[in-house]
Amino acid sequence: MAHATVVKAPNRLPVLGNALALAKGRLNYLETLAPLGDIVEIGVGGQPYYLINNPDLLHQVLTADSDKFDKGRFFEHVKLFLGNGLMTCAKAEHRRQRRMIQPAFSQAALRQYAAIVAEGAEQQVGRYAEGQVLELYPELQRLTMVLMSKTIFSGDDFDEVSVSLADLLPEFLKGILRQTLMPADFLNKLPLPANIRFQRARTTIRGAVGAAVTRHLDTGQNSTDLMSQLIAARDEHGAGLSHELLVDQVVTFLMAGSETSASTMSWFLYAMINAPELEQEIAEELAEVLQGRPPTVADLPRLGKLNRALMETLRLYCPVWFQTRRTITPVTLGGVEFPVGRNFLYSFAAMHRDPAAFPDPLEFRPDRWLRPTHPRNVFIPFGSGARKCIGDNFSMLSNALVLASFLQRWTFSREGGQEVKAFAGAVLHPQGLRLRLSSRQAAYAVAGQPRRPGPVR
Ligand code: HEM
Repeated sequence: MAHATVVKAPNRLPVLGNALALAKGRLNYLETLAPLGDIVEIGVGGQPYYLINNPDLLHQVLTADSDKFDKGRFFEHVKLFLGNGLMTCAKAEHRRQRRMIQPAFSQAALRQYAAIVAEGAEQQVGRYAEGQVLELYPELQRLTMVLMSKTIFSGDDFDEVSVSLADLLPEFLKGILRQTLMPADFLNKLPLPANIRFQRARTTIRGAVGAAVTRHLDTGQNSTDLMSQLIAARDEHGAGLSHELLVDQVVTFLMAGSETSASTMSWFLYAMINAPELEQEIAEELAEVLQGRPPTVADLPRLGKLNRALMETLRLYCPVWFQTRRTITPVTLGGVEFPVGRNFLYSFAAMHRDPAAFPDPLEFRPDRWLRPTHPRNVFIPFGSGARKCIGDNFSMLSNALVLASFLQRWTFSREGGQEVKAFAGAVLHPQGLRLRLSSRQAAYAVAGQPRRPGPVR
């Protein structure tokens, strides 16, 4: 693009800048800034952050000029938990790790993981009872953590441990956000209750994963699981991943894979409540394709309605609602020069709701994916460039399989009159969404009940 405009966000306060508005409004605040210009300068604690709203400029940051950026301050804090794994390692180390780990996500490997997920999903979803009420997001956090654990350590009893780890994860993610937003780093080291809880969660999670990695190394490998692929990974000199790096990767996959998937599936089911006719159509598609048997990866290409609804969920309720980058060499973006050390912010979620790209952006309309008309670079729920999500295809397969199992067996209604809110924490997820399950057979008999709640922003 030729020339970008840099506009200052309005209502900047002395010292605080726009930090309060950002902390309070989060995604909604970023959405209000999106129409102001290609790049909007936000003041955060005396420092400028540049919000990139133009998809082509963002594409330049993530692909052509990706060598000129690191991931920024937020990821320095994430690193305290994830260590030096694929998501948080420095640029210089990233290429080596990505090359080593990419084969673990080959098509052949994904088919094997999908079989593990499909079986696990059937078990988990089959455990629910008629009339059971689910607090949906925490429930799916546990479920996705168990499935991610089975994919990594099949044959181990780690999935039992993973349920307790799932309960620690929210404390942990809150801790990371809190530590990042602290005005001074020494505050994070004080023996405050919140810091102690955070450290405890960190130690427990890493300890449990470390023990499971050691067991896997000691007892030999099950070649179909992700851990075996990670153990077999070699760089160009024939070196493998150290024990510590194996732990870093596993903790990364557990966190990156479970939170995002729990968010996606919660929103998907929320959207079904909003559109009972659509839920019915997807259930009919499942009945026709599966003929009552459990879903497998081979069925997915024939589940067009389910897949389109999944794409629409990733558009309207994009889990990764913000990301950061920081310049490590001077960069020119749209004719504007930025020196070393400048912080950038961008929101896929805000871009996915741009009315110029997606007409009636707040409407959940899966059929827009029959013939997509949006410009390129606008729909990127998994990011792009060298640091694009390595789990993108796996997550599409596994989420479709879990949702197919869920919808094949259960229909659901809202429980309680609580308002459902979109909470922009580490990922964008629904709060206050409680569902009562009924078996799908029984549901046919009571079809037509009003189940439509108000829209969520
Ligand atoms: C709906 C599900 C998911 C979404 C929306 C999602 C989104 C993303 C995004 C946007 C990034 C890019 C971050 C950046 O540019 O800084 C990313 C990176 C990453 N994701 Fe995912 N993700 C999902 C599922 C998964 C799963 C299931 C796994 C693991 C199996 C995973 C593992 C990773 C890893 C390791 C990275 C870092 C890649 C690198 O830097 O090379 N993600 N993800």
